[in-house]
Amino acid sequence: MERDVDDCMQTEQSLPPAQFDGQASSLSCTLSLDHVGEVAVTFNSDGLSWKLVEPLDNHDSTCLGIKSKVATEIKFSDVYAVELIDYGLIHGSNISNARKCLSGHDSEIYRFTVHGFQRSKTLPSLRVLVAYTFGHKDLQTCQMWVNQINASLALEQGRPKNLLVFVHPRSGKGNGCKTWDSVASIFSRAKVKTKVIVTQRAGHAFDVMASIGIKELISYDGVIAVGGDGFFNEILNGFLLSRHKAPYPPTPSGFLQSATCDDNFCVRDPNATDIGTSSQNNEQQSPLLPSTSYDSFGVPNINQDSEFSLPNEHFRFGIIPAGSTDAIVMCTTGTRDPITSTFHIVLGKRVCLDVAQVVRWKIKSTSKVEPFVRYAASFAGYGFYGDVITESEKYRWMGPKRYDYAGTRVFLKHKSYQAEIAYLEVKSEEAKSIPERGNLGGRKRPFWSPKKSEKVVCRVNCKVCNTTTPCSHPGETKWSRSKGSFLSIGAAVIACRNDRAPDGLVVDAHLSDGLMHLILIKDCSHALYLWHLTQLARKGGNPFDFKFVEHHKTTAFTFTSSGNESVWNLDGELFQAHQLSAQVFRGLVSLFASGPEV
Ligand SMILES: Nc1ncnc2c1ncn2[C@@H]1O[C@H](COP(=O)(O)OP(=O)(O)OP(=O)(O)O)[C@@H](O)[C@H]1O
Repeated sequence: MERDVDDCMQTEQSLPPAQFDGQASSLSCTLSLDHVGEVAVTFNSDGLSWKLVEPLDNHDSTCLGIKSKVATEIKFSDVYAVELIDYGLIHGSNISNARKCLSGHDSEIYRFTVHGFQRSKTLPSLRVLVAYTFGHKDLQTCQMWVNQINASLALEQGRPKNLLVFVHPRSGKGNGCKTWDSVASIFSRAKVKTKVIVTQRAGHAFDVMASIGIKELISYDGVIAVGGDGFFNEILNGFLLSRHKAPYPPTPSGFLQSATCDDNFCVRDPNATDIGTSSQNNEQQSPLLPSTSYDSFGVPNINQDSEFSLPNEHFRFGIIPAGSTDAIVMCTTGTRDPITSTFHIVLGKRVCLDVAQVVRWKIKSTSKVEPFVRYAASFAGYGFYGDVITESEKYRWMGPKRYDYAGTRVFLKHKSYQAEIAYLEVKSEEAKSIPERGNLGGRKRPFWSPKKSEKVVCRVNCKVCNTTTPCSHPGETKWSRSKGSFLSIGAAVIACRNDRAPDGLVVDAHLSDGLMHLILIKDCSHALYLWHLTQLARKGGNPFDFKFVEHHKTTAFTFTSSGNESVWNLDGELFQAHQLSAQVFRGLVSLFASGPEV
């Protein structure tokens, strides 16, 4: 076919199409846009824009009573692929006017499609797929546009090229594979290579991540979990346990009691003689460095990845939600939607995530101290939170509804647990000026007060997360304590938004401020506890304005219980501990996400 470039015009520089430099010049061309009509398209440095050759009033039109808005641009930062789709049909306008709407104006020409994402009109965080198919009678003209758009896409920073994808087939309602199938074509169209592993059992992804060699690991730009929070937690632990090197959490002097034993395991003070002691101010730092990690069955792994450093900005994790709760996805993308998560992944978004390290100290019968380490990216909870997960596992066949059922059963039992918590209190500027929920500086107040304090919610480009000011000041480390009978003890690393608590368990928790939020619920009546839970479930509720609720910002805490009645729930993983210490690592890992748009 003969080339016809009369209707294509290069401005600023008159370069032949093959040498066209999208950065230095702009290209205009009349193309047919599928279902729209003839448009004058301009290639700009940051994207494509177009306008109808026969303009309509405000680009709004009514077709058979349906009002539609014609898109007029797409930025390269929202484009994930462009494809030449060869000769075929371009549909005429169905919006320009009622006459064309009814008759159409179809033609067969060469075509190319620009694939991208656009913001949903209903929810700010949600992204939907868009595809614009342009046509021209000349194949070479179409090819030129494809080449130029591809050249611009190659300049976009941080987009992944090779990913390891774990799919949990039984996650949530058992839709893990279906969820992956619904987005896999976006990855292939975006030319992102994926190695997909569908897990066969619990612990499968952990074992792969723990044993993967450095050469293979660094060949990936990241790891994607198609599943829920528990599945992501398993992958994160497999990754971190053999690679993260840092001193274990600090503990207050004398807090951990000397050895206590039961038939299954014993725990004791890690600062006791055989492991050495170092003390600073009124805290003690365990001098142990993690040297041994364990696979899902407690078998030690040999660390082989000395070249992989953490935090590593290049290597990112991604989650495509298919679970029952998906709190991490809700907090990092603002919505629970596989397409939106795919948008964040293929377009190479990046956000840092705090991770809590939780250590249980146990002593084997050989008297050898064995720290049992786990990591949690969203939540560690004891008492009510541990019991609900334990109970819900019996009803996994129910799918996500199991949490409601188990939650009701555990609530009715109303069990409380004796424990003591010591925590490094962090007084942020905000905390100094605003009375915290649950802490009115000794003033008496009603058991519930509707007064709301100003809370800075974590969002895209969050100022709190982006500040370089350290959250904990070494000179100010002061251990505070709380002791008694608790219904639940929770440590939220992030807000933990979910369908049942739309604002999250902690409305002002941030993705990477280096803080954990301790939520201590002291024993209280059934009715008051129900009221607290109701406030959590209510958008704009005030769940911490109760006398029996303590809310503390902290960087580290230590827990000891007098019995072994409840379990810790670490993002869905159950963890039995009489004595446990935890600390948070600021921005330890990066995620393909950018925070919620709230
Ligand atoms: N193939 C598998 N069969 C059974 N269990 C698996 C398999 N793959 C992973 N698991 C385990 O299932 C657990 C729960 O997975 P996941 O978090 O995806 O689902 P969920 O509990 O329904 O969702 P959420 O954690 O968001 O509430 C994980 O901790 C993981 O260890």
